[in-house]
Amino acid sequence: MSSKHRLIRAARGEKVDKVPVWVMRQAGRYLPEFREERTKADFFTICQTPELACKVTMQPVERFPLDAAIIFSDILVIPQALGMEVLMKPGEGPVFPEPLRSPSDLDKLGPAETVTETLSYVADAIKLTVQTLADRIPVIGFVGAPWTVMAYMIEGRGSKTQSIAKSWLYRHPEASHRLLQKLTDASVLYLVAQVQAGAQLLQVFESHAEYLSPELFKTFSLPYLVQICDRVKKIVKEKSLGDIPMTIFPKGGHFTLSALGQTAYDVISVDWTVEPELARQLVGPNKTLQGNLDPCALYADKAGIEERVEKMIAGFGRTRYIANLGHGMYPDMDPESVAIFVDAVHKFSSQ
Ligand SMILES: Cc1c2[nH]c(c1CCC(=O)O)Cc1[nH]c(c(CCC(=O)O)c1C)Cc1[nH]c(c(CCC(=O)O)c1C)Cc1[nH]c(c(C)c1CCC(=O)O)C2
Repeated sequence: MSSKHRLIRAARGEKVDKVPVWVMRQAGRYLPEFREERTKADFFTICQTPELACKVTMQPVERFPLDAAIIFSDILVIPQALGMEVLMKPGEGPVFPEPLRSPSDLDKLGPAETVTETLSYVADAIKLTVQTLADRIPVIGFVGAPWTVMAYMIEGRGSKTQSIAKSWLYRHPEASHRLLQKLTDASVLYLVAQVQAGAQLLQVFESHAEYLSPELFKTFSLPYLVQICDRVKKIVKEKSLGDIPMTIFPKGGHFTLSALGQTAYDVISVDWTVEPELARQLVGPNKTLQGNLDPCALYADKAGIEERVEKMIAGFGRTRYIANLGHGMYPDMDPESVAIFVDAVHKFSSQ
């Protein structure tokens, strides 16, 4: 079952004519047309309205020759579906008015089994986007990894240390595992629903990997990342939906790479702190790597961006590679720099 799409081919280790490229946070506030939508609707209203979610998902895809669309949503829709309130505060980001304060608060969470129904608006947005794209490029579905989402549910907002969330791992390991398992169960169902709606690749964002020690990673993150990948792939196969490629992004987690190389994830996404050659050595020959230009390199001029893209491709190679940034775009970036980045990837990787 071969795909015509560069992204899917690269994820499977197949030959590509050019290295595929997409950009984390390619839909967002750096685009004037996104900011315009945000004057009319609140962030989560956009997520929950399939027509609006489709419209902003399409915005970067209409501007740039990107090799994938990523459905416009957020990793925090899972806590919302489990009954927690999440607000998007301008200038601050996501805020939980009532974060989890003690293990007894876990009893207030709803069941994992109903998230697919609660989040059916995401499936509807994917269906609409797939229809709009008419197979021009694939749609990426995603979920936050259990530890990353757990940390938000406990901290209640972004944190420089994640110390409150980490205190649970040391003081309440049993409750932490219970919460991580619930998030895992919800994530599996939610990702399968995204595939059923038409998502052709799934990415798991472990954006808070960098706060863990190797020991905490092995205990509180890796087992759940493995479960998500193995269970989703198994269910998708059982439903005769084929083999779904999956990506794991352990932000800041260079110490996770060799273990992730032993999992069933097809693609491992790396941030800009990792040398391409070292990433390859750590994950082995049978994984596709994704990344990893420093997002701030987009502040450079055209020649500066092109020079770094050329070097990046030389480091990763042209096969088993998906070009991206090492993390998301920032709101003050110039859309023109994305055009330069995408064109440079295609130009320097044409064979
Ligand atoms: C940690 C995380 C979140 N959300 C997400 C992650 C994992 C990826 C990562 O590590 O960045 C995932 C996410 N969030 C968003 C997407 C959309 C798809 C895309 O990449 O284009 C994706 C894949 C849109 C968004 N998610 C958010 C915005 C901006 C909110 C706005 O419009 O007001 C967008 C476009 C809000 C958000 N949501 C989150 C934060 C920390 C913020 C605030 C950050 C900021 O202020 O830029 C939680």
